Amino acid sequence: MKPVYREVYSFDKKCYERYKLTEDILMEHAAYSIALEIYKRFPKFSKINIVAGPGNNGADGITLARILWGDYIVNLYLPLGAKSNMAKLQLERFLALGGKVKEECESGDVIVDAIFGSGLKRDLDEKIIGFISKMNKAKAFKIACDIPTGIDDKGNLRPVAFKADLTVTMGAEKLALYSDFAKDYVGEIIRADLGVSFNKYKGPTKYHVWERGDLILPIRTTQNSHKKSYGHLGVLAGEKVGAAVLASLAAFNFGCGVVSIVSHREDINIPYEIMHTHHIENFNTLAFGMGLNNHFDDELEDILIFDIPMVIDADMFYKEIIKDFLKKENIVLTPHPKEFASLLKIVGMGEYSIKEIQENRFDLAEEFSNKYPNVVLLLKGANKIIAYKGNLHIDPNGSVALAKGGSGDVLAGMIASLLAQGWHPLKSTIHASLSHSIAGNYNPNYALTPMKLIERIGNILPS
Ligand SMILES: NC(=O)C1=CN([C@@H]2O[C@H](COP(=O)(O)OP(=O)(O)OC[C@H]3O[C@@H](n4cnc5c(N)ncnc54)[C@H](OP(=O)(O)O)[C@@H]3O)[C@@H](O)[C@H]2O)[C@@H](O)CC1
Ligand SMILES: [K+]
Repeated sequence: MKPVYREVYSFDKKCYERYKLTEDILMEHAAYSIALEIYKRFPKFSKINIVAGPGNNGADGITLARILWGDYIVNLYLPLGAKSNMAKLQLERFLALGGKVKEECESGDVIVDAIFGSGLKRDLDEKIIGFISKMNKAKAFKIACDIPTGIDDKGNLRPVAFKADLTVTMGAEKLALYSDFAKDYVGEIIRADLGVSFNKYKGPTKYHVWERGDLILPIRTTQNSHKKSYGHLGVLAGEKVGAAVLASLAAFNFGCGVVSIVSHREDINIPYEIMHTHHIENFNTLAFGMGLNNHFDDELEDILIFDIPMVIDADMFYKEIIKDFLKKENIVLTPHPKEFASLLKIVGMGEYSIKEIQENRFDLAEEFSNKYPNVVLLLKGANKIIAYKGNLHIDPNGSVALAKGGSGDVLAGMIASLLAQGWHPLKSTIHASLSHSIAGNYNPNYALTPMKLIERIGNILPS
């Protein structure tokens, strides 16, 4: 798990005021970190194109040009000139070395985007959009300095962005790098330390990114146990029975001892390993909402009274009674953005379009979690956000292969499985999410089906 931050300005300030470093020292380290990546990956005299903006992101780029000058063929572009004091100073140094500023873009092996970083304030104008489009089309290895130009501090595009293969981010990783929009633009993310260790630089945070190496699987450690030692999950089946079947199979494959489908219907086909009942009883965990429609509407009041962990999904986010479930403990919600919009409306937190939800995912998940701190919220997306007690846990490990009907049912089943095995709701949600993401990295990425995904749950290797 690694910490990420909304902004790092306060940490830079700490470097100046408490550690007595200067802007010059921080910038030297920032630029040198990018230089190191180029030295590691490209032979001397490769052609390096650096596009630098007017502020200190540009100053990082100009500093990089000076460091590489002599070892590489360096082309520096300043489409908006050098305006900040540091940019002017760095340009003076570069020119003193014999460096020249180029006017016309040339092809190269590497292209470095140092146009805008944390200071991007408004939409890009036509000239910069044209520049970025050209840079994106270039057949070169693309490196973004701090953050790809065009991605703002919320992680939204303004309205285009540099498409990096590698982002070298300064001081600490920013939350914006993990937005759904940023996912296609950041490439590999590397943090640069700026003259002090990360431990001395960083501070506390509410935002955490979970990596593959953090994964904990429900490995069984006691031989002397039986099926009920691993819980009995009930999954409510409504109109679309397939959703409940997928959740049940996922839960069973992820270690739950017994899984039952509760349905009012007789005429449904249920896999051999899943039990079938008409009554909600003897379960230590419940999962419901997927494919439910109105099938259990008359029983939701009774379900409210059960004091067991519950995963609530899909159709439940359109029912007023959801408000009462939010007062309970051990509740995990798994909405996609449209369902989240409905949930927010029902609880009186505002009316949002899906676009607005996507543009404010972090803010809205955090606000919801502050209002309902005891509920675990998993907001689905390209990068899943898990909110609990006002903290955000981000799982960026998933891939587009998971963009298929049924993937969400599998995820709900996996979370319910860990709950049934006695795990804490937050731990269940984080590790089910990671497992789901890892199992969902499938090649070719168009061909993953929910049944293949369920099969792959059993092939995740413990780290
Ligand atoms: N702080 C530190 O210690 C360290 C900082 N470091 C580096 O500094 C970066 C932050 O630098 P920064 O604050 O100067 O912001 P930056 O991203 O260069 O942009 C500001 C310039 O862009 C302009 N501008 C903005 N939006 C625009 C638009 N849409 N269209 C056109 N123009 C626009 C804006 O103009 P203005 O709004 O003032 O008119 C201003 O001129 C940070 O990302 C990191 O790389 C590292 O070296 C480590 C140490
Ligand atoms: K940049």
